[in-house]
Amino acid sequence: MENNQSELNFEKERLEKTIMLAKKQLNQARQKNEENKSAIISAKKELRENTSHSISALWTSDGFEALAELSQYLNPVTDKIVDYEEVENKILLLENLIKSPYFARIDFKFDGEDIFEKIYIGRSSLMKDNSYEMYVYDWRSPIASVFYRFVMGKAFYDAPGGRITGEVNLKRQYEINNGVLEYFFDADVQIVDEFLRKLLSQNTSSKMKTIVETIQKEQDIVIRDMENDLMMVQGVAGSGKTSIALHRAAYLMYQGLSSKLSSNNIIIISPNSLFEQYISNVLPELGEDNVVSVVFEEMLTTILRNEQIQSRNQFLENLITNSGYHDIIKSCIEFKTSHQFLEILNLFLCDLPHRWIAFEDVYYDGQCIVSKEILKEKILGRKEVPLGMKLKQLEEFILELIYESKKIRIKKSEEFIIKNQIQKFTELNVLNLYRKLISDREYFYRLSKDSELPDCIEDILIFTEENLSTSFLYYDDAAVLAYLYLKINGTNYYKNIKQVVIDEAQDYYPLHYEILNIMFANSKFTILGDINQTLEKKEDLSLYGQIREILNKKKSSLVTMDKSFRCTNEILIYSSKFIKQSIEIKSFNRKGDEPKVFAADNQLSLNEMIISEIKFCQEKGYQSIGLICKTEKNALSLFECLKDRLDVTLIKNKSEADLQGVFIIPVYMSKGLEFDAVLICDTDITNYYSEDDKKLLYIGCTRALHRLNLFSKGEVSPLL
Ligand SMILES: Nc1ncnc2c1ncn2[C@@H]1O[C@H](COP(=O)(O)OP(=O)(O)OP(=O)(O)O)[C@@H](O)[C@H]1O
Repeated sequence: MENNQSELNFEKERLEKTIMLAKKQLNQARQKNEENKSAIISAKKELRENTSHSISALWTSDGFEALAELSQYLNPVTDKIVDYEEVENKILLLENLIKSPYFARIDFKFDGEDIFEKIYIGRSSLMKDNSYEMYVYDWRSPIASVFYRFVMGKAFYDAPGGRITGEVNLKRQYEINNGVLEYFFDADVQIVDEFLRKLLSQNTSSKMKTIVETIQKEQDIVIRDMENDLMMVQGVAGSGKTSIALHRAAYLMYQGLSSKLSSNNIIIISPNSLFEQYISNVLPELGEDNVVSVVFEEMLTTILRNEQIQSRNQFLENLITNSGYHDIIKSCIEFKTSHQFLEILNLFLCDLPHRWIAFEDVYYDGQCIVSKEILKEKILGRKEVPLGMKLKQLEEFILELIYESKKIRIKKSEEFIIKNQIQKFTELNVLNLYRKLISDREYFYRLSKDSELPDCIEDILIFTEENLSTSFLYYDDAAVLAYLYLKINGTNYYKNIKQVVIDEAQDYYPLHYEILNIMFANSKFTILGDINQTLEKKEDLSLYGQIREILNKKKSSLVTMDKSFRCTNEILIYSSKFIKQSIEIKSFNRKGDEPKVFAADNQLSLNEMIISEIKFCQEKGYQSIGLICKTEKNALSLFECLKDRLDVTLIKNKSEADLQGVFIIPVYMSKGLEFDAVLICDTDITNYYSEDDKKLLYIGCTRALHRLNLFSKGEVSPLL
């Protein structure tokens, strides 16, 4: 792009000045940390020399004094280490800043002033220490939002002190690599679109990329939202939901001094561990620590410590491959995670002290210390305290009563015997209680007399009873059990979490949201999903209404996004035929080849077709090529066919991989991921025929950035 020579000179000079300042600050920071290092070494030495006595005295009767003495020496060391780490972080930011200090500039005139100020925007800020002159503004700073939200003319941004209004008369974007200004251009809408199109035409990388340079207005609105306790996004495949989730996390760690969060205040609930690896680079690239990321089942495992739990991937594989049990598995998950069943569970929980806890009179030394009626009464009071906690307190209460009546301290061995006697009714086995609810039919139907039950309820109960008799907890039962457990015992996990980010929201059921609501009762939520990307259930926009009702937050908002950034136009149009046409998906009009369906007569010729397509993609320079199959079983058999002919990796449950190369992956594991080229490898009629299969095809096809083709052996699926 041609630039006016004087402008070019100005920008070069400005870049030079910025880099000089950053280098100066870098040198100062390095020097400071050299000093910090020596201070830490000498403080440690002092600690060793002056506290050896205190350490050995810690276990003696002077322990407390020793501890006080020790902490007197320990605190300065820890302070210095914190200081050192802060400066290290600054060094890292400055090193990156020197390579590419900023990517945009806006010229902004504040209302009531005469001159336009040049605001340079980068990944982190740079300020001249003595004059407070901002050389670079962090992309998360309030004024930077003008770059993302406005074109030329009147504009505003919201600062901590209120709304600031003004005018923009220049928007400029830069490409700066290794401190060299490659080019810049003044952006109008058309040019920006062209720039983004070029960017999106590039190959995907093994890890998800940051998008700070091209965040779109509607994405920016979600990223910076601080108004809502519950922010929901319904976005089509490739609309940037995961990108938004991560950039929002970075924003929350920057925003406002008082409300600023640290990385351990935010948790991301992600669909699987492969996805977790895929997104793991974004926050560090944005200069922030990674936040805690968990897969939902990991949370269930934390709650139900001793149980072996079926993972969602195992559940899906079982559902898809086990045709004999397909319908009952589906009915079970639908019913047991529904609002109707939740009501039954809640009635059951209320009924526990009345019917399922066998209170007994407690005797000591031949004398009745407390009657079962009194014990029950104590448990029925204080409704706000979880039952499990009240039962624990009951143990203490009984022991106290014994001390009071006997006026003597009882021996440990006697206490043990009494506790054993009490614990027969104070320790609840939640799994057994759940088994009883399901197996006592008369009781179950009595509890559910006001609920709408599915026609196949008897089959559901029989199937559940069988499953609960094994030592393995199925996916649906694990959620039920976790809910009961949390309601009975309360929770202490994840206490420091203030923001919960849930990606792939459509994969969770109402009961899952109930669990999340208990686990993160005081947190805010950002929830992103796509109702078209469900695997085993039907969803519509009412999903978000249900979430809103369950989480019951003061302020909530639902934003929809219909523009896909991932796929070419042709891939998007092809993929759209698998979903309801009422949803219009917009693309960036990026051009590519039309997807084609290749049909082979037998396995050998199918293998040849797939291999030749892979070779073609490799020759075109595509670095990540995804071979998507319906199931892990199909993926494994394709892997067996190809493994001696190509360098290919099979992705299974819990696999770890950098997504560069050729991969065979079951479709349900490809969620959230993307590949330069996708081959859907088993699109024959035996694999894809139902409404659910359409959604699998939609998910598989929309993983492709540049090229998509479909392959089948024998009769081609009628869905294509
Ligand atoms: N504003 C943007 N600028 C540049 N690239 C973007 C932008 N938004 C999204 N992308 C790119 O589009 C692709 C899809 O983004 P992302 O994975 O966040 O979408 P998603 O909505 O989570 O997709 P899916 O639901 O299909 O998993 C990624 O390659 C991402 O880098």
